[in-house]
Amino acid sequence: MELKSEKGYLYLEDGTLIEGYGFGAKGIRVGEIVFTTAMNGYVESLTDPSYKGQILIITHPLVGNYGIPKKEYQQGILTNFESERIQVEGLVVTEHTEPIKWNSTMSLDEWLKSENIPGVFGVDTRMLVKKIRTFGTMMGIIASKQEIDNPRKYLEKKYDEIDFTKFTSPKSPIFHPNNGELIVVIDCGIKHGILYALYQRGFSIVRVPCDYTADEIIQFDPKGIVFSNGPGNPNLLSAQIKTFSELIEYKIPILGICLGHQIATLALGGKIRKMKFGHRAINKPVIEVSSGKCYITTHNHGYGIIDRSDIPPNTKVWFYNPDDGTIEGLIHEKLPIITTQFHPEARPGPWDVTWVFDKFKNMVIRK
Ligand SMILES: NC(=O)CC[C@H](N)C(=O)O
Repeated sequence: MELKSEKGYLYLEDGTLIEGYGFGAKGIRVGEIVFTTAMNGYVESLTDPSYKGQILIITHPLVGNYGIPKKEYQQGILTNFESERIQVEGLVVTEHTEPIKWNSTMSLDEWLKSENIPGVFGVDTRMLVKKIRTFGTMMGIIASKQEIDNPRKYLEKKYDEIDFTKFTSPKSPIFHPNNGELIVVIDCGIKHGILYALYQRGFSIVRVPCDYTADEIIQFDPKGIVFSNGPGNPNLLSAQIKTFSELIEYKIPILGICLGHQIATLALGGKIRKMKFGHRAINKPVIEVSSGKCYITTHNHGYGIIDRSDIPPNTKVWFYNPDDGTIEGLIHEKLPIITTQFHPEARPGPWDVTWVFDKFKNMVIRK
């Protein structure tokens, strides 16, 4: 552990000020405070673009023990990170440590420093989680190695009002050629784990900026379309919702994952609401309605279909979460559309549900 010389602070919207120690970069950042209960996979979690705009608390008490590996790629797709950079605004842990692992290139502390992301450690993460679970997700400020002067001035803009896809979506199309059918990914901030799962199934992939219109997408003559995961409030994404509605007309198989599931839900006439504190974990159960089977899955979402009356017409529930009833996947009754609120690619997490990509591939090939 680092010498506890410099203080670090976490300030919550409800007025709570928590003092710990700073690590990573020195600085002040604002974000929605969320927690993950994943015990490993911090490299993947920190680089998941869906965390843009959020300060992440990792509840596992010791983080950093296997360090940070070198980035590895296949056909331009990262096989061991979820994007090129750390996406969280800040990191909160109980304790971080120096790594002991053969393929580590640097420590968590060094990585945060090199990417200019502040971290705070030495805080009671259990207390924080209890607070968030009781009062709901809230905004906060992280300040590493410095004090927060007049915190209120940082907290004017709420997470739910910002379209973060502007920061995570590519500016122009990106190609990942392969031997199989061509699919277009509407990239709101895709995890490379999803790209890799698609690539492994032979698909040639074109990632397009998430404000591409249906006409621009159809120009590629795709045999399948994927609406990706991504950060922020799906209710702000009227352009993407319109694009989804227009693409339906072409009857091309569509897979929506996480934010993509939410865009599909809204386009099909359902409702997406903010959850009290969301699901962020790698061991969340989901029940597949048709088989009654329970799968253990990876989640990172703060919005969802939380009421049965919000389910869009002409769709049936594919998966739901038995803990709180959240709808975790939909199948359209008439159109080739499937969606999951959870992450079938895992990364980090169990591979129980990677067959969702095989199902999508079968839909594309049969078409
Ligand atoms: N992982 C995601 O795609 C997250 C979707 C959305 N931003 C949410 O928090 O619910």
